[in-house]
Amino acid sequence: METKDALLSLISEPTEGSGNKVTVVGVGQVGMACAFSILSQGVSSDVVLVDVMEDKLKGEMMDLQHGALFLKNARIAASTDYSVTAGSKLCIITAGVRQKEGESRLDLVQRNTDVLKHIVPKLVQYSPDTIILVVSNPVDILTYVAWKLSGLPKNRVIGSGTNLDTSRFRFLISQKLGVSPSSVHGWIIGEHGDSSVAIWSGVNVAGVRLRELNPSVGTSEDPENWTDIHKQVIMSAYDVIKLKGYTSWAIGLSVASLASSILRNSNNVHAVSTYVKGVHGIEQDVFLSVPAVLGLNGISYIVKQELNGRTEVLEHPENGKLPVWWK
Ligand SMILES: NC(=O)C1=CN([C@@H]2O[C@H](COP(=O)(O)OP(=O)(O)OC[C@H]3O[C@@H](n4cnc5c(N)ncnc54)[C@H](O)[C@@H]3O)[C@@H](O)[C@H]2O)C=CC1
Ligand SMILES: CC(=O)C(=O)O
Repeated sequence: METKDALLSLISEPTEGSGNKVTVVGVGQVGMACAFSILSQGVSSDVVLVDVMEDKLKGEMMDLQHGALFLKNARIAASTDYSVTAGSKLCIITAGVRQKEGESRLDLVQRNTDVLKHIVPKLVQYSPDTIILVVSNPVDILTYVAWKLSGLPKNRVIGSGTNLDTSRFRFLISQKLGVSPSSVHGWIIGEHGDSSVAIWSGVNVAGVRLRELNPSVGTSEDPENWTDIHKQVIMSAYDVIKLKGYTSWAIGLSVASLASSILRNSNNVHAVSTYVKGVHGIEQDVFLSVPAVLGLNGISYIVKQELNGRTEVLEHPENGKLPVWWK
């Protein structure tokens, strides 16, 4: 008799699966920061990793598994074969190339579109009911690409979008005011990164809007130059990439917050990239970030924000002038 049979007497066959399986495709800096944040926060106890680099993939899986004792009943698997992803509730795509110093996100579009063509059909084949969360850049365009490749309804293909930009915005304002980021409310919408849109009129602490105290907040007439904070948000990725070569922790935490809202069906509102034809007068088939309600069905509602369309041009230190809307 084998030791296992001597130890355990079978009452019923154990069920496979946890009901909250998450696949992360791409085990680079971003994929691993996402997987680690999701596991360490207990957002999912069932994480599968996929990549094309077999050794790196196995190494990352083993390294995480060796910490399983300190996680919450975590099951961590990995394979280059997509059958391992079967039955995922959420598939997070972080695979592809990242910007080198001096490159913009848009410079990656062709290479990462080709990468998605390999990934998306296989994810949908094994998890036809999944929600796809795209993180690879340029995230808004690639979310559109993933939507087209997947054939899934628009509520189930989401881009991480300006959830990260919003987090950077709230952090930087919190530093200026000396209150915590969670007590500073404000939104960045539109395209992730260079041409994001800061909604200055809504920035508030405890419901007190900064615009009521300083009507020029977020404009070039503002003697306190609050708009510099939005410039810092836009420059954040370039600054971090110059210093450490890539960004990882903030996007990992930001993705974990999205995964948590989806898997816990919490109906939290996040700025995520979604199909916005018909929103704010947009007539094209595009994905951009707007505040959206997230749960087990993906996006259930988008919040109707009032924008008055006034625009102001921000100087981008690396990419020249960019039109940036403000309200
Ligand atoms: N949306 C956002 O806010 C952010 C997006 N990013 C983007 O995330 C992406 C990943 O960045 P990093 O992790 O730093 O890059 P990385 O180079 O560290 O990792 C990329 C991984 O993708 C894998 N990969 C490439 N082709 C693949 C394929 N066909 N199937 C499976 N895996 C494949 C590579 O083997 C590698 O392990 C980049 O496009 C980057 O720009 C990064 C930070 C924030
Ligand atoms: C790289 C990137 O998109 C970011 O950190 O914002």
